[in-house]
Amino acid sequence: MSERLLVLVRHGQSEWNLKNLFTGWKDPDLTEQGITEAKEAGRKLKAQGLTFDVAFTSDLTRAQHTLKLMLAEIGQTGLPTTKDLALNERDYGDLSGLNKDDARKKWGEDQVLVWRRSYDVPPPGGESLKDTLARALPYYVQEILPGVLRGQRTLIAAHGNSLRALIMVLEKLTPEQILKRELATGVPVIYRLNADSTVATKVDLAA
Ligand SMILES: O=C(O)[C@@H](CO)OP(=O)(O)O
Repeated sequence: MSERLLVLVRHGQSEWNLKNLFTGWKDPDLTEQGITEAKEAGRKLKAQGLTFDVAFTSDLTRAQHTLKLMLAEIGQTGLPTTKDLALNERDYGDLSGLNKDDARKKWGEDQVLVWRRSYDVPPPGGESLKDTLARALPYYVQEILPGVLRGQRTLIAAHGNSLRALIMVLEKLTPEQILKRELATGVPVIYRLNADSTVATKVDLAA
């Protein structure tokens, strides 16, 4: 019986994470710290004895760079990898490029939290988590999950909100529960799935 392994990793710290800017579909690269975090994520996966058959990432540099650094640590630089927009970060619309503290001053703490973490309230001109889920979930179901269920050990390097969308489905979280769910940069979350695609076990490699 194959193990139906699925590992999710949010990219390491990006230049815009460091500057505290809404990023979304903008395309900054990793910082030095982000590079370190991505390598550390790879070392953690290696320490767990994990190797992969296939990887998926977004169309954005910070996730692709994170994947590359992790695979180098694991010794799997040639791993078949698929890049797709469906795994991109939520589009932050008009907030993209704005400073998050400036936005809190302008619109208030509560409004900014709703834009950042609520399920169905989109930021102006951008995507809500629900919108993000609406394009990430079909991709997961059609392109990723069938392989996992066939026993292809699968690694995904993506983004805080595209992964929160998948986690909402995997862990059956309510809109209230997803509001509080944060994903740290460069921390692998290891799932093993049942044959019916529900989660059998979850291990979070934080700290
Ligand atoms: O700016 C972004 O694109 C995301 C991830 O860094 O930020 P937030 O934490 O607000 O979802």
